[in-house]
Amino acid sequence: MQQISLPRPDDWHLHLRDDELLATTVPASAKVFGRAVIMPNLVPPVTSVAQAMAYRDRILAEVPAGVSFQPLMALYLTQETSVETVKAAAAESEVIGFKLYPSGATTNSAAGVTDIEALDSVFAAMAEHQVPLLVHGEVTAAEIDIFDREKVFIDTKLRPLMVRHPKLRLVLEHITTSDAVSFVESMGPNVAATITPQHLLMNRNDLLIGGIRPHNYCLPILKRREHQQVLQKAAVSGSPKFFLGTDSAPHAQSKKEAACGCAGCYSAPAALQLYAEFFERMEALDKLADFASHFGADFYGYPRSSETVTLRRESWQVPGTVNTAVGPMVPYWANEKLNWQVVE
Ligand SMILES: NC(=O)N[C@@H](CC(=O)O)C(=O)O
Ligand SMILES: [Zn+2]
Ligand SMILES: [Zn+2]
Repeated sequence: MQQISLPRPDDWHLHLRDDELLATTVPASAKVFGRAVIMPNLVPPVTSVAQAMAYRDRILAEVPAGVSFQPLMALYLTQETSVETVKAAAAESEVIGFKLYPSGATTNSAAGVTDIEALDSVFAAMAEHQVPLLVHGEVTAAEIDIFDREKVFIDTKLRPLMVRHPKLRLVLEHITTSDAVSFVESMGPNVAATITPQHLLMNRNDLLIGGIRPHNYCLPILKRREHQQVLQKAAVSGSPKFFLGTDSAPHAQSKKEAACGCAGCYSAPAALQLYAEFFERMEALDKLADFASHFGADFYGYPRSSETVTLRRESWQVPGTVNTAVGPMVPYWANEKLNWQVVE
């Protein structure tokens, strides 16, 4: 196969950041993706519909002329989020749902949730109004090993949450373990998951063997190969519960290559090409459109795109750095080759 066309894909988990960086991040994603769920972990976080709509305007101002790109805004769930805010979110079509960050779990999560059970009336309202809850699924207790944090969160927080609120529409974001795959498969059609390119293409050896590799460091952290293989099978399985969410998460080179480096892989400059690389390695290129263009839209209740994106077999090298207003950034897969390129 030399060329593949698919409906214009969507990115169901994306960090664009804010201000001057939008001039870099928005065109990079809008070039390929038609819609994207915009993560609200700014400082301060995007907690209200009004803040989300103002942020959306700043994003739209950077969409290149002639390109249609729909940012779907996620609101940051805090301990103070009210039922009223859930109703306001339900009434605003440009707001897609709420993002639950356990406080301290990841980048800019300090304002996140410290007591999930105390928000039960808010989750009940989400279930009632069918507003999706998007979850960073890791516990944060110091005594829990970083490689176990997703599994422990599923067992101690998510399963009980779904028992209390069985109608909740839930997306477990950037899954990394066989435990997450089993959890999602065990639930009804109201529960789904996104999978990043790095968790499909890499495991923890790629983080640590031959030297520490800060540009492969993200949260939840890459897991062992056995987990990677289960994610890989899920992504090509044809199950509509697993779909594309890059979790492209830009940080300046100086913040990644540091004694205490930030978590996040900036994959947007090569996102669709990375997924194509993975699907080709799995001999499953025929499943790419389902994963990238169909299943996410179906889950969230959006029409599948009528536009087309074409990939051509063509060896190219991901740039070593991308210059931005806040300094150089090293994209995920920097200086490495990919076999598929997007036809302009
Ligand atoms: N994935 C990451 O490692 N980082 C994300 C936050 C997140 O998605 O957890 C970021 O905002 O940098
Ligand atoms: Zn996260
Ligand atoms: Zn993320």
